[in-house]
Amino acid sequence: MIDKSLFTFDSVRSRLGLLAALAFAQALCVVAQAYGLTLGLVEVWRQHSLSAIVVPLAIFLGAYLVRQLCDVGKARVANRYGERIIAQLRPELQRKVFTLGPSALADRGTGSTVTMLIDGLDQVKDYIEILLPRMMDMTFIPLIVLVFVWTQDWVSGVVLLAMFPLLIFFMVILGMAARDRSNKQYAQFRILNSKFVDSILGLPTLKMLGVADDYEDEIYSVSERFRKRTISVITVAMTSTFALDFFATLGIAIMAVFLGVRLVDGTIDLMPSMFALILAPEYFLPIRQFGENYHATLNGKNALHDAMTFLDTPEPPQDDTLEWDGWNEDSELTISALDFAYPKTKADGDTSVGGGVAMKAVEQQRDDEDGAADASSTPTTNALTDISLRFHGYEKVAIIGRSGAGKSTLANVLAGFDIPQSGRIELDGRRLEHFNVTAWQRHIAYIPQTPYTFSGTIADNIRFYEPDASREAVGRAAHEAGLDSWLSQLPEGLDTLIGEGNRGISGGQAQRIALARVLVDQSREVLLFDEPTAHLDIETEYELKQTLLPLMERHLVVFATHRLHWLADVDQVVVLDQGKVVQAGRPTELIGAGGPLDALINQMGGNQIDGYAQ
Ligand SMILES: Nc1ncnc2c1ncn2[C@@H]1O[C@H](COP(=O)(O)OP(=O)(O)OP(=O)(O)O)[C@@H](O)[C@H]1O
Repeated sequence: MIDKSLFTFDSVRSRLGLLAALAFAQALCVVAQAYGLTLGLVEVWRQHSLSAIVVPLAIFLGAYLVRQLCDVGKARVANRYGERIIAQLRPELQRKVFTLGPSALADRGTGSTVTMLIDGLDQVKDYIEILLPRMMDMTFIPLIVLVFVWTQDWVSGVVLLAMFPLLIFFMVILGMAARDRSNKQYAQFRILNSKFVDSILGLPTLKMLGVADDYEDEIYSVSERFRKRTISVITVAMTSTFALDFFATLGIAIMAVFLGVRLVDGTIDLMPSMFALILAPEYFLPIRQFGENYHATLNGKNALHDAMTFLDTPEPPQDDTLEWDGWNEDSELTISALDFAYPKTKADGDTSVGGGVAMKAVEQQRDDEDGAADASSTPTTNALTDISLRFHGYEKVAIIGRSGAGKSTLANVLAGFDIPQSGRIELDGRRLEHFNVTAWQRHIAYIPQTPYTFSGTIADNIRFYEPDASREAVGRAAHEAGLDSWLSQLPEGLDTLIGEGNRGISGGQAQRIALARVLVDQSREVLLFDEPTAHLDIETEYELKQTLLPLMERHLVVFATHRLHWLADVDQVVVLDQGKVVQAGRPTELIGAGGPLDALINQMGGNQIDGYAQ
């Protein structure tokens, strides 16, 4: 019922100890309160003077007050502990997000990650805040109440004791049903979030294709499924509440009948029978409250499991030990027999947006619970096979190939986002296992296919990776990236606010900002471009090319592209096909040699390399 991972957090035992002490004190107050009330009622029943109920009333009120204080104390302890765990969990999850990098997160989905980091953590806090005190109440209060009832009347004690397993049985049965439904509800919640966030991110495309309404309908149907799953959880929760209330009431009624009959027979006094009867509901109360709150906090339990599973995701190896001064004109990088395969996921084949990820989380949870083997990290078919390349000095290398040939994958491997399964890498005579090497990454500048701008000023966007960059450095980078003429039209220049996700700016301006971002740090001599002009019209691409060409001097440039006109400007071309290098060499030697490059040029119409001078 309680997620075991809760016990891995700092000082959980001391907090549970404190809650246990408060629950114990509260149990004594419950007994004292019932005693005061019973004593007062018996005095009134016996028509004693009003002064006779002063002491019972004082006991009742004192016990009631301390009981409430215990409640407040437990709520504060649990609340602070919940906040402390979230304060510990949030940075760990954020660090994990950044350590895992874009490839791992693409598999999980943006919406799902956002759900985990925001709503999920709030639900975890509710779970901790509510469930821990309830758990302690259930452990101590019924036990102490039972001891006192037993001392007054053992028959009532037996009735209460006999009802306990019945209540627990129903609580467990219905709890398990609720857990299964809640797992499905949580998976649906993540699907809904993924779908919603992905649709908002892709809204321009959806509008352009005229399918925004269809997506709206789809989101509606996903949210309907979520609503139905929520109703199904609530149904079980209400059934559970009904069952627990029913058996608790039945237990009290049976006890009352036994007490009443013996009271009439005169075999029991008023004081012990009334004391036992007043205590009876207190015996059942913590179990009923636990049952009710358990359903309300199941989402928090799922969210905690999700967060802990995410934290357990194996991190890519990182090498911080390499000492390397950077790339120069004599530097050399050789790669031999490198293989890379994307991990196979169980959700392969599930085409729903975010659905794969969400269902994977639930399947993973089921596997964990069943103890089944996890096959989620089994490598699948190679995206790169037997790649051997050599880069030397300030040469410019174009990686070309048809869509799906493996260009982006190779760029990601070179950037260190993806770790190859095998291969030999040598950088200036030093052996590397992969490219997730701090010294290498400090010297590379990477521009992806679709650079992202964040909400803020243009200057802030440029200094995003170098927050301490001076105003001069930002201005110089903007100038080198060709932003001058655009900035001069803006009244606030570099201080102009732009929206996130390239809102309010053109594709070419976004690319130039991305370029300026990497130019702020002049120590990066390796430029890694993954089709930076892929989404630009030909005029904008031409303009950007004029900016890029001078910048490419005195750098090693690895340029993944399917725009063949770049062949006129590079020293080496690597042709990829289905993840394999099918041709590599100087463009002047390969064009016209009748090999794969010529086949590619013919397929693409040949006219893309008008600028190429043989
Ligand atoms: N995250 C991923 N998980 C699984 N397979 C992937 C993933 N990303 C790419 N692939 C697969 O790896 C192969 C190479 O893809 P890649 O994106 O590297 O090709 P590309 O040459 O860059 O294509 P494009 O020109 O369309 O960008 C393709 O078969 C693709 O389906």
